[in-house]
Amino acid sequence: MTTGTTPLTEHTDPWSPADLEGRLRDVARDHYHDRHPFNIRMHNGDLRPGELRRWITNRFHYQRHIPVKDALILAQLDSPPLRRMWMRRIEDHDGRQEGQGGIERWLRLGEAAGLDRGTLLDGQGVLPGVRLAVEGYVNFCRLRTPLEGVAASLTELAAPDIMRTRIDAFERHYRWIEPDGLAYFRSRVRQGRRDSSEALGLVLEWARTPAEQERAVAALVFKCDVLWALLDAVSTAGERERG
Ligand SMILES: O=C(O)c1cc(C(=O)O)c2c(n1)C(=O)C(=O)c1cc(C(=O)O)[nH]c1-2
Repeated sequence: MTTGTTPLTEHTDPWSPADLEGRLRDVARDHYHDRHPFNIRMHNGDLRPGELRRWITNRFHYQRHIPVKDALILAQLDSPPLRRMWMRRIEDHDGRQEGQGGIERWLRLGEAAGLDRGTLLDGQGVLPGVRLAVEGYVNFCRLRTPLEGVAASLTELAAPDIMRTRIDAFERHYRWIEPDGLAYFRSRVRQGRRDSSEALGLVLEWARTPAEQERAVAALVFKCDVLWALLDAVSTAGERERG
């Protein structure tokens, strides 16, 4: 599903905001990691406990870097309302104090699946391909324009649906995971909807020229590739183990 590179074939007249939105939504549908074979196996209940634990461990590496990439985007935003909007994302993940926030909820998901919090925090078991994918995303937000960083976050247009599918799958097929552990996914349904609608508004406002519009679409394809590469690494490790 992933295309690797997207040639920038600049169109000459700018797309209307509705056209641009349609293109972004097409990318978020057609390239999203809900179509990755690993996620399909997860949703069908086909993952063994060790595979699910490996996914939780490696996705934790992604989760803990989300506020880092958001801080890099924040540093490039030039007005108080924009910075306030983006700061809330960091707070969603880090919480306002110890024991709160998305990272803490992900640690509790790990514990509900039998993983040790200290091991997750140490980064043991994070695969090389996952490190590279996450570093790629962080550096993208460090080096590219705010438009591209914000557009890359638009995978979240598709995230609320995958969260609901995942909650159903966990409740049905993976009952050995304590139900309280699913709090992270539940909180992301609402947060993902709000984040993606705010980010979409910014991208439609900022991407006015054909070059900007194509860069926004390419940023979203890149981000889909990040999520895809992460799952490639996790599923290859499982295949190696099966022999
Ligand atoms: O579990 C998922 O499938 C999934 C996907 C995505 C995404 O689409 O980027 C995010 C999340 N989860 C997530 O939990 C999250 O906090 C998040 C932040 C972002 C982002 O790029 O700003 N994506 C995602």
